[in-house]
Amino acid sequence: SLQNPIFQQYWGNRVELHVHLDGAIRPETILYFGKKRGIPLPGDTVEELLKYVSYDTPLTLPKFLEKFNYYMPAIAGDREAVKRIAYEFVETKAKEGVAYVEVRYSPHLLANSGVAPMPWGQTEGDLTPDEVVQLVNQGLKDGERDFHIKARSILCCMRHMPSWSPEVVELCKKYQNDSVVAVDLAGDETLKVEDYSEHKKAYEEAVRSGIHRTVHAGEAGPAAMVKEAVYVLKAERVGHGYHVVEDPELYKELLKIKMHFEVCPWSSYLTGACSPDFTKHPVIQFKKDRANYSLNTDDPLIFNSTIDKDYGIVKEHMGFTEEEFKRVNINAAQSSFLPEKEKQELLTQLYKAYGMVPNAS
Ligand SMILES: O=c1[nH]cnc2c1ncn2[C@@H]1O[C@H](CO)[C@@H](O)[C@H]1O
Repeated sequence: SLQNPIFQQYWGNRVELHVHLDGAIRPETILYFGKKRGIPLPGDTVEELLKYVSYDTPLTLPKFLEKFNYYMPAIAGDREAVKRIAYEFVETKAKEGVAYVEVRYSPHLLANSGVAPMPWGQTEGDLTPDEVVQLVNQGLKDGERDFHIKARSILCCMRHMPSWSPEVVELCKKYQNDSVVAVDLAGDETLKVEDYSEHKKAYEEAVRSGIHRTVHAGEAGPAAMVKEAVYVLKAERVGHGYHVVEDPELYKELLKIKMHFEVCPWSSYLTGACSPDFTKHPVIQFKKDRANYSLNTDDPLIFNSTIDKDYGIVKEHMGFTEEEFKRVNINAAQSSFLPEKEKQELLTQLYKAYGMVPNAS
């Protein structure tokens, strides 16, 4: 895609805000640790492994989420693996022309100690969620140094595990601006959560502690989930949010307050979140209304993609122009969870690269 002129201007100047670390692992790395640790995987080669892990025709959100089960046991609970996936992630994003990335993950899903229930059927070890965060931070910092881009992280609460949420927010506080910039709520939003109050309390604590907030909502779920994310959980950004357009009044309100939507085009096709007809995609409405949104990969391992795939889809099927790509990336930088001074530095870099006068967007 370096040959494709539409991408050239953004090369090295893209901003990505919604990508899961555990959905962005290299298949080679999964195979390496599976073999090293004697953990069975569905294949011995990249091609075989990807036959199970990745796919290219729409599933449902819960069916998509099952894909993690195939390979997470090879990575979770291993110090070297956790640090390495973070490091390699930064290299991958640098190669995709990303200048700044916010990468998210659940510290609990990568741990094998101090976590109940134990994820992935692991036997108890000594890697805690706290140490997972330290290892990811180290991997990201090493990556920043070697690949010359900026990477920050977002810690995920999981919809189905409200009991983890208080610790997730405590970890955000402990590592605030030491790589970690925000809290997220991920997982299956169509699931009925018995005791939702823990998520709510965790988000209240995040507000009190000045922790930035994003929430997966309106991906597979209805507009009401977006409403709850913004007005109950006090989300500053919405993960996906596609179904917000089905509540015109709410949509109008969120346009007015310039709520940021983290749009993932190829993901929205493969998780069945949106109609498979790209010409009916809600991001077309977002573009028309000059909404505040970004373009992101979400889970590039499972979706067998790079960020070019997402830019390509909206360009080919949704009439995206160079002007819109610039606007999208500037909005992403503006809605990033960087401290103000670093945000301004990033914006200055983008304006310069795009040949724009600051604040003319
Ligand atoms: O598109 C998505 N929607 C909701 N949850 C997701 C999506 N992609 C990944 N995860 C969930 O987030 C966890 C932490 O990174 C992943 O383990 C996965 O369960």
